[in-house]
Amino acid sequence: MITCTIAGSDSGGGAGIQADLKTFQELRVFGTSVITALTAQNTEGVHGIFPTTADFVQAQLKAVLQDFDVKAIKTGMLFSAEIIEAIVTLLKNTDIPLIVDPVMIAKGGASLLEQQATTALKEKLLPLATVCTPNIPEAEILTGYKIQTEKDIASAAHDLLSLGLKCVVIKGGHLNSKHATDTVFIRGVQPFKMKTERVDTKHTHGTGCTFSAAITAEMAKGRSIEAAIIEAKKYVQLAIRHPLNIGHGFGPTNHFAYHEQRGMCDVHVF
Ligand SMILES: Nc1ncnc2c1ncn2[C@@H]1O[C@H](COP(=O)(O)OP(=O)(O)O)[C@@H](O)[C@H]1O
Ligand SMILES: Cc1ncc(COP(=O)(O)O)c(N)n1
Repeated sequence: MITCTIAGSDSGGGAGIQADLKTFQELRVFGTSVITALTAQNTEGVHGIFPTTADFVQAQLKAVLQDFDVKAIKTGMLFSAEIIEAIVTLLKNTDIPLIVDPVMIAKGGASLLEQQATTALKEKLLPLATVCTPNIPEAEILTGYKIQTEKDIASAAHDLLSLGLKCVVIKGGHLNSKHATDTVFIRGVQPFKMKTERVDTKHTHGTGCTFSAAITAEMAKGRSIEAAIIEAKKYVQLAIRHPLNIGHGFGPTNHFAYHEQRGMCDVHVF
């Protein structure tokens, strides 16, 4: 099975293209990649960003799509409106499932999407997507209002689904609660929650990239959206629970853990 990630490179290896390809590999799918920007990054922060031109992003995606039978595509850091428009031009002619992780700001605070690109993300890319996986701050920017209650989460998901998506997962990693609970809204299906213990760790660099890459891998294998999302939650939970403890700052998750620690995962779906 072949997948493709359209994202930024993280020289520190914990997020972006590197997290996506590691996740694809661990979940036994072949990963191709389209690089939107280089970041000079480590566990202590983003030290520089060097974007790819929109034309060259398009050239990479064209090369991948012309040759490979890609079964699912994900996007991460897209950086600019021009890059979003370049990929939209190609993606609107395909019916490959598209998973959009609307990456905006790195956990360390660096901006990974120019402010004026939010409109292109929302109005041009999201209508082509099958699944979108915002965290709470991203969902707030996409909807334009504060999300504090269950009701806010439901209305944000409803507003995002109305753009034409099949599924929205509002991730709860940023909420201040004892559990890490994500809420899944799939068109035509009763919304459900996925709950795990919240791991008390600072090593959460790249959690969102890893989660959406795992959804992409599972969907490429032909699993239902629902099954793909639940498996992805297990993958990311294990990766967070068994940190590698590398780097001097906010370290990466452990992409090996899914195979090494398999028996020890509890995701409560309700
Ligand atoms: N400390 C944690 N313990 C357990 N799960 C977590 C923790 N932090 C995030 N997660 C989970 O990791 C996934 C990615 O979420 P999140 O960290 O919110 O993404 P992002 O990287 O986009 O901010 C979600 O399933 C979330 O519930
Ligand atoms: C290239 C790239 N893509 C995405 C993220 C987001 O990851 P996080 O939110 O964990 O910092 C990142 N830091 N770098």
